[in-house]
Order: sequence, then structure tokens, then C-alpha cells
Amino acid sequence: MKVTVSRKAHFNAAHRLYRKDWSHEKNDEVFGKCNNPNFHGHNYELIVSVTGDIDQETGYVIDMKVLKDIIKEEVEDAFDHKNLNIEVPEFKDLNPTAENIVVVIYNKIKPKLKASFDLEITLYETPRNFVTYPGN
Ligand SMILES: Nc1nc2c(c(=O)[nH]1)N=C([C@H](O)[C@H](O)COP(=O)(O)OP(=O)(O)OP(=O)(O)O)CN2
Ligand SMILES: [Zn+2]
Repeated sequence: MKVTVSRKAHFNAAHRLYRKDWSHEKNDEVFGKCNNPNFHGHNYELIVSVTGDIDQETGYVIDMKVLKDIIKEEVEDAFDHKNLNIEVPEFKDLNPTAENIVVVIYNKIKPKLKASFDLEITLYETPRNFVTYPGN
């Protein structure tokens, strides 16, 4: 019997959407205002969902405290109040779109969990724009 345990988190971060190998005109055409060289910020909201069997002794799939600490170390400490393009190594050569951010977060959290757990990450970039990565 599989059960999904979810925890919400949030972080504030700045970014700019552009490709270094494109002209300013092409970046403007594709990314519009998100290509502003002055960067802009979002209040990102995160949902981390872990699916697995209930441990019959503890009644837990995963201790929420353990999940909270993983999210803090892997996401909040790494991304909160950072400029993603400049201060977060994963985005040095990767455009920090919501799609790329959610995959980076998945890849940081997955190795911290028991291999038998399934992981799904949902990231809200704005209250109306969100992406989900179920890891496949
Ligand atoms: N597929 C994607 N499209 C866009 C992304 C993205 O990450 N993936 N990102 C952006 C911008 O960074 C930003 O999210 C857009 O902000 P904004 O236009 O302010 O957001 P809203 O649409 O929610 O604002 P409205 O008030 O509804 O206009 C753009 N595209
Ligand atoms: Zn943006």
C-alpha cells in the first residue's frame, strides 16, 4: 500500500531568462520582459511529494522532520534570496526557467531519499504559473 507524503516550502529568488549564445534581439523576442538584464524576482512555492510504503513500526512513509531538513539543506539554503543565474552553480549554463529549476530540485532531493521512494516536485513560479516533475 503506497501513500504519498507532501511538504510545502518556499524561497525567494531572482533570475533572468536568456541564452548567452543568442543575440539580445533574439533573447528579447523569445523571453520578452524576462530577459531584462536587471533581473526580476519570484516568490517560489514548492511542493515535495514522496510516495512509499508505510513503515509498520512507525506508521511513517518518511518522517516529515527528515523531509523538512532535506528541503532546507538542498533547496532553501541553496536558492533562498539568491540570484539563480549568478549565485547558484547549477544555473551557470542553464536557463533558470521553472522547468529547469524543478528538475534541478528533483535531482538534488532524490539521492537523499531511500531508493524505493518515488518523488514528485511541483514548483509555483507565480500563483498562476506552475510546473510539475514526476521524475520520468
Ligand atoms: N514555460 C515557461 N514560461 C515562462 C516562464 C517559465 O519559467 N517557463 N517564466 C516566465 C517568467 O519568468 C515569469 O514566470 C512570468 O512572470 P509574469 O508574466 O509576471 O507571470 P504571470 O503570468 O503569472 O503574471 P500575470 O499577472 O498573469 O501576467 C515567463 N514564461
Ligand atoms: Zn521570472
